[in-house]
Amino acid sequence: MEDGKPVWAPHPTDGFQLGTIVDIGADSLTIEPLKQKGKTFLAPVNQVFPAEDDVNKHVEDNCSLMYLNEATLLNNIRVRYSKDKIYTFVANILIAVNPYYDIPKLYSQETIKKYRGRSLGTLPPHVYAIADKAYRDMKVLKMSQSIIVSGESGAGKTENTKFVLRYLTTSYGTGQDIDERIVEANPLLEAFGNAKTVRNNNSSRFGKFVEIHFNEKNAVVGGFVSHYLLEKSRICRQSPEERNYHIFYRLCAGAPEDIRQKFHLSSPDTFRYLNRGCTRFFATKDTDKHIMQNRKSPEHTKSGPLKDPLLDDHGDFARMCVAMKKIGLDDTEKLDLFRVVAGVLHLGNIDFEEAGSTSGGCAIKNQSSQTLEHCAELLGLEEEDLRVSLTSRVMLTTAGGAKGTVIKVPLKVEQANNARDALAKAVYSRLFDHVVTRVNQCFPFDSSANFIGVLDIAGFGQYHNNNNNKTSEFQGFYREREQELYQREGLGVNEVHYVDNQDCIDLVEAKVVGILDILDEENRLPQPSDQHFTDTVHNKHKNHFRLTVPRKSKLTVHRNVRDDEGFIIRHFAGAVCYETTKFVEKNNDALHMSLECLISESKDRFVRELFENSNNSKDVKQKAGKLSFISVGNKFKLSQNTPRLNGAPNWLSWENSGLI
Ligand SMILES: Nc1ncnc2c1ncn2[C@@H]1O[C@H](COP(=O)(O)OP(=O)(O)OP(=O)(O)O)[C@@H](O)[C@H]1O
Repeated sequence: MEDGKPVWAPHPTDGFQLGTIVDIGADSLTIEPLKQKGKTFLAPVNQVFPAEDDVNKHVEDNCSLMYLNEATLLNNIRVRYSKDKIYTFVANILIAVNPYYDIPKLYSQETIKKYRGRSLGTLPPHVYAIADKAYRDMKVLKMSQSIIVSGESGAGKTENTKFVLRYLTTSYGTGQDIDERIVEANPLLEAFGNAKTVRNNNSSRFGKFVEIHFNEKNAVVGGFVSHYLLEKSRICRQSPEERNYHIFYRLCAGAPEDIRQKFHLSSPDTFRYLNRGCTRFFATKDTDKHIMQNRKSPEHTKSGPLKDPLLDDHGDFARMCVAMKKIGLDDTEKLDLFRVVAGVLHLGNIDFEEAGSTSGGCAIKNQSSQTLEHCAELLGLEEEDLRVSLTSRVMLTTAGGAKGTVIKVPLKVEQANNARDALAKAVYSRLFDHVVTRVNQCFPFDSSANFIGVLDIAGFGQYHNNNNNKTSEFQGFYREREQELYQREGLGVNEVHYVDNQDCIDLVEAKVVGILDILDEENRLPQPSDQHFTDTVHNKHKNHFRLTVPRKSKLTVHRNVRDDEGFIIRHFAGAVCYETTKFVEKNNDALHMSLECLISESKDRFVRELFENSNNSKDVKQKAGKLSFISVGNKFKLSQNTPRLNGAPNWLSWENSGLI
């Protein structure tokens, strides 16, 4: 840093501010802000960075900055963003900032044509440039390619994934409607897998890996979508400003009157699975008039519709029906889907009360008998069977006494509530699997030479806290590639040593002693509890470097957490205190055997088929009596392996404009 030259120094709200160094101390610098002459402040040496000569000038690739540091990188992106240049390269990585409005011509057909076949860096940074690079690499290297899209919720991952798909299918399609179908499938996936959250009105609540397949001549032949980790807790409960999956509201707002009556639909406030969240529909002033008054919740009537330029529940219902038709779903299948969605809504309205008998069990409230009838009818179940299966569970004694005797254990109100919610989650997630399967059948292909995969890592931001494994996998992979590149280019960059956090991953994932397995074991106990689980974790890992008790935290707020209420894990990036309240409950997606048998043997073919080929239904009878336990933790472990990342990944990182 040269004398008198401007530097970037920390700013409490803006991140960095320009100033000059007026004095140099042992480990801090005295800075005079350019905008507040005379008002000096101290800044740690390692947080002050040299600034470019002209801070208003911007470059298309951050690597072209004279000084590349955190502050100049952010400033470059900010300056570009203010000029509607939302994309910036960092070598072959693309950073994007969400503009939250349509930038004219940014994604037009002319722009698509412009990027076709052009090398990275010859045209301004764009998502199309990354898509084309992946295509050209696939062609030249004869190897499948992957584009990794990461960023926090609302950053623009889904939108840009769609731009990549559209670019590839438009530029390298065969002109058949397969290209269109791949894009058409999105509204259907979004209806069942997207929801309004506080951060994003159209948040994807599942991760996806979309493959566009190409033939020997490198033309698009088909597509394939893999999904993983649908957020299931949302099916039963949402926070006050959030909503359940769009399909529930679209059905309530837009279904024709005959369907509404057939499926006994009403306004969102009348359903437990909707009324603890926001019950308003998305609509404009005009489209709101198309929604009948008896379909609107009091909240909607009072506060008016939710506004979003891209969402409109009434109109989206109609658009979704068109999309279903286009991708080959007939009316019967469409109604099947709607019927099961309605069945889930009615299931949620079943209430339980203590039975008042000595058994300690519960019964379905009288007021719920109509709901029970509707639910049974919609899901193809016998009303009485549903009643019994929701309020008791069948077990097989395995120890002492007559081994092998089947006994019926009455459920307490709380347990019956959990059983009902587990059934709802199982039915809806199977329905979602079915939607994805059907979507995949719409763009079939006999054979493919290679594919370009786009991995949309939903909620990647959060993985820093709770998914070391995925983060470390990506970081390790990426770091290796970068170092290879530096070596190839002959750059004298020192090798960056990478801290291996395998011990941390093992602490969470190891068989038997890992935290997830301990939690599963807790769920299998007759009386599982969060406290007992937490104690077990501490006991099993007493001297583990990565694990400690909350009272040893540096933060007062964590020190107040009791030892049996949480644990601290020292992650690579820092220590995180995990409070374990409700861990046991949240880990439990278990469908007890009676319910699983009941739903797998539904009279309704569609419902029955949803549960066919399930790992659990196959051996449900062999597992007689044992609680058929499906843990969230285990699913999480399994689904991390789902995407197949091939070839060199092309990396896109989306930033929410709020961050910059
Ligand atoms: N390039 C863009 N141009 C215009 N608007 C955009 C763009 N990218 C995103 N948006 C707007 O931001 C909203 C949120 O983007 P998007 O749904 O793609 O975020 P996301 O990162 O996929 O979030 P989540 O992880 O919650 O699904 C979009 O609905 C759209 O309104």
